[in-house]
Formats: sequence, C-alpha cells, structure tokens
Amino acid sequence: MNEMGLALHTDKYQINMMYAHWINGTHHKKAVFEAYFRKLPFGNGYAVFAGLERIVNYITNLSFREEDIAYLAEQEENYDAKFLEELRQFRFHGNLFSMKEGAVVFADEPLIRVEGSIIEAQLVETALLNFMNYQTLIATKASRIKQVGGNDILLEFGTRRAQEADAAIWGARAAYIAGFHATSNMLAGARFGIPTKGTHAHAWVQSFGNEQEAFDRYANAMPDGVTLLVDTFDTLGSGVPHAIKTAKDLEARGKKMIAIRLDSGDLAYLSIQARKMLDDAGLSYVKIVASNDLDENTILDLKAQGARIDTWGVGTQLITASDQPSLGGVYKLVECEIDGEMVPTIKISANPEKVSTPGTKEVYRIINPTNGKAIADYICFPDEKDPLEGKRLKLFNPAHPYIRKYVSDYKAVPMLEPIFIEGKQVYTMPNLEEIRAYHVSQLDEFWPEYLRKLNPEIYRVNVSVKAWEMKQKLLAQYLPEEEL
Ligand SMILES: Nc1ncnc2c1ncn2[C@@H]1O[C@H](COP(=O)(O)OP(=O)(O)OP(=O)(O)O)[C@@H](O)[C@H]1O
Ligand SMILES: O=P(O)(O)OC[C@H]1O[C@H](OP(=O)(O)OP(=O)(O)O)[C@H](O)[C@@H]1O
Ligand SMILES: O=C(O)c1cccnc1
Repeated sequence: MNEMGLALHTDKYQINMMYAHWINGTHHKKAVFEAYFRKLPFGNGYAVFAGLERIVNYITNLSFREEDIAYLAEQEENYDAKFLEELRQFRFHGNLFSMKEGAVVFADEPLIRVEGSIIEAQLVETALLNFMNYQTLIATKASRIKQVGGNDILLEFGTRRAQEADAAIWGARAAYIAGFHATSNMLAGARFGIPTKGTHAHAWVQSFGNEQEAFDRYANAMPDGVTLLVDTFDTLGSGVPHAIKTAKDLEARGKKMIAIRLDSGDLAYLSIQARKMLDDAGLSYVKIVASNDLDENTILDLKAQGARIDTWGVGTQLITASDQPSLGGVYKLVECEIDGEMVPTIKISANPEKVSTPGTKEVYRIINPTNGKAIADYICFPDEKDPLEGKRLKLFNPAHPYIRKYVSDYKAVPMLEPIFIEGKQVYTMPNLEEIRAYHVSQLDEFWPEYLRKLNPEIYRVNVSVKAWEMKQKLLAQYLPEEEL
C-alpha cells in the first residue's frame, strides 16, 4: 500500500516553522518530540495503541511532489523559491520509536518518539497525531466492546456512518486489532486481510413484497452463507417463522442456515423468543445476530437481561466513538539542540496537567516475574539503566510524590520499539494476526481491575526521580518565585 501525496497532510504552521528555521539557518538543529495523551478516553482504564502501520507508510513515502511544491509557492508568498527547491529533496532521515500496535498504553507516557532535524520532526506532527489519535481511539472503543462481548462474535458494521472513507477503513482495522472478528467493509478486507461478513438489508425483503419468497430466493443464491434479516415486517409474527421454513428447505438440500438477524425492537425479548422458536423447530444450530445502534453499554445490558444473542453487529457507536469522538494526543518538544548542545525543554501551562515532562524518555513496563502481571510503567532517561539492570526502583506518582513504593524483584520490558533509524526502517511490520495476538498477550499482563469498563483501578505510570527532578529544575528556572 502506497501513501504517496501526504506531504501536504500537515498544518500550514508546520511549513511556516520549517521555512522560518531555514531562513534563520536553524533547520539542521536536532530535536526530539514525544507523542502522548493526557487522559484516557471513555473513562477506560487503558488504551489500545494503533496507527503505526499508516505512520510507517507515511514516513516511508514522505516527499514533496512537483504539484505540492507548486501549491506551496502559490499559497504563501513569503516562501523563498530556494526553500521550495530544497523541499524537492526532502526525505525523513530521523529516528522514530513507537509502541507496537495492540499495546496496552496509558496517559502521560510517550507512545511515539521522533528524533531528527527540527524541521523534519516538526513537519510530521500533524499526520502522526491524526493517525495515532483516531486509530487508538477506535481500538480502545472496540476493546471495551470486546471486554463485554466475551466469546461472542463481533462484527464491525460502521462504514455508512463513519466520518468518511479513511475513518471507515482504518477504523475497521483498529477494531480488528482489538478483537473484533470481521468487518462488513470489503475494501478494508481486501487491503488488510480482515475477514469480511455480510447478511442482507431490509431492501432485499422489500424488493419482493413477499418475505418468504425473499428469504427463499436469498437462500437459493447463497446456500452456504444464509443469514436472514427477520424484522422487516413483524419479527416474531412473520420473520422468524419464514426463516424457519427457509432453514428447513435448506436442510432438505443438505445445507444449514447460519443465522437470523434482529435489527429493531426489544432485542432481549425478541432474541429469547426467536431462540425458543428456532430450538422448537430443531434449529438450535441457527445463530442469532443483533444490530441497531449497539455499544458496550447496550450489549452489557442485553446480556444482563438474558438476551440469546450470539453475534453483535456494531456500527455507528464504534466507528465514530460517539461518546468521545476524539483522543487528545499531543506532540511535544522534549529536547532540542541549543548552542550546539542537546538540552531538555519544557512547555509550561497554567493547567498543571498540561506541563510537559522534559527530556528524551524511555518507557519500561515493570512486570512481576512470579505472576507475569504488570506493576507499573516506568519512564526514565535513556542513560538510566536501572530498570534494565534490575536495580531497586522507586515508584512514585509524579502528581502526588508522597504516594510511593519500591520494587526490586521485577522484569523491565522496553515498550518503545525502534522503527526508523536515520531514515531507514529497522522494524519488520507484524501482520494483523500477529498484532491481534500481541494485543491479547498485552491484556493478559493486567489484572482485571485495570481492564474493567466502569471505574477501573488506575494503573501506575511513574517517572524516575531523575526525570522528575529535571522537570522541577526547569519549572523553577522558568517560574521564578513571586512575591504577592
Ligand atoms: N432490551 C433492550 N434493553 C436495552 N436496550 C435495548 C433493548 N433492545 C434494544 N435496545 C437498544 O435500544 C435502542 C432502540 O432504538 P430505537 O428505538 O431507535 O430502535 P427501534 O425503534 O426498535 O428500531 P428502528 O428505529 O431501528 O426501527 C437501540 O440502541 C437498541 O440497541
Ligand atoms: O446501528 P449500527 O450500529 O450503526 O449498525 C449498522 C446499522 O446499519 C444498518 O442500518 P440502516 O443503515 O439500514 O439503518 P436503520 O436500521 O437505522 O434504518 C443495519 O441494519 C444496522 O442497524
Ligand atoms: O451485513 C450486515 O448485516 C450489515 C452491514 C452493514 C451495516 N449493517 C448491516
């Protein structure tokens, strides 16, 4: 898959800054940026990282085409022709480190780190955040639905309500990473190898005027994959009885109907009644699919009501993450070359949550070696080898430093993978099945209390003493004590 032509998929201010650096001769300065979010979405206890596949494609193909250069010249009279000339040669030559797709991740930890010249690291901010924020959001929403769905089959049905085509396709992929089983979107299937599934719409039944005829004709056409939508006229009065008749005819031909689909009304009541009617007809193998504006809350509620639903078709609520339609991931400069030296940088805000943590940082997942469960994520500078050497770590909450613990017996797993080094891809992209399996293994590392959908336990994300002291030092430097 080729992502040519995305160089202009950036905010104009990035190009303005690139240009201003070029004019000032500061464009070769080294810089380090980190991408992270400050708050978990949906009140969830964790997020599921996604977006790397598209980021890798984007970085690999990042170049300005003739038409891009011409457009920039036309759009901004300040841009010098020589600068635009140089953009023709532009390629990403930096380093990029990232969480792996499917990783369970948390607020306030670097998910992606970009190191390079200030202009290349600045240019990619917009696209990186765009891909990471959306796909991570949808994977997290899908993961919540998966937590509730248990072993039931989950189908992604969102394309018609998605915020346009890219969202549909990459959202389908994100949902699959988090445990959905198939998508209705054929392009997502073809492009990513996601299994596809489909039933039929009300229009099929309406187009015949006679429900039984519609079902029989559909079964004739698709004898090995029949799922019949039974709610066009009267679910229990006609839809289910007609579907039973079609199933029996199929049996006579040595075929088995797969399922019926319910798409309106009281899904608990209707599924219980339909199950009974199917079982009484000797069709206990025929499954029940439900759809209609479902999400993790309705699915949980329906299960609590004893609904007999085997497969859930989930569209709008998932693909638009309707209860929180964006993830607020940010991209902050943490270290920069100033007067020939790399120095940590800070962004100060009146809102303490928005104050950035200076310095290039690594993320380690600290695992209890006895039970394999995660204890905390530990953020420290790359030259701090304590986690790798198994030294005693102080785990303290940066917002409330008096809440502290020590850990000596642990395994430290580095979470940020090198993806590009000096512009060359060094990471072999796993296939989607491997990503799904990795996600399952990531979930296994957490006690259920961190994963539950309502009021989860807050997982520890801790910074090293050194990283914390650096932040205090820079805060003191930029915020001199004031007399009132
Ligand atoms: N037993 C139930 N308990 C809780 N929620 C339910 C139950 N049955 C259905 N729902 C949900 O209630 C909502 C019902 O929406 P709505 O009233 O628009 O559907 P409908 O009128 O039955 O069908 P439609 O408008 O699609 O023809 C949907 O989100 C559905 O998933
Ligand atoms: O409800 P979602 O989770 O988005 O799932 C996708 C919906 O798309 C189809 O409906 P359709 O477009 O025919 O609309 P309608 O059922 O609301 O009339 C299907 O019957 C589902 O209800
Ligand atoms: O296959 C289905 O039943 C389907 C696909 C997309 C949207 N709604 C339903």
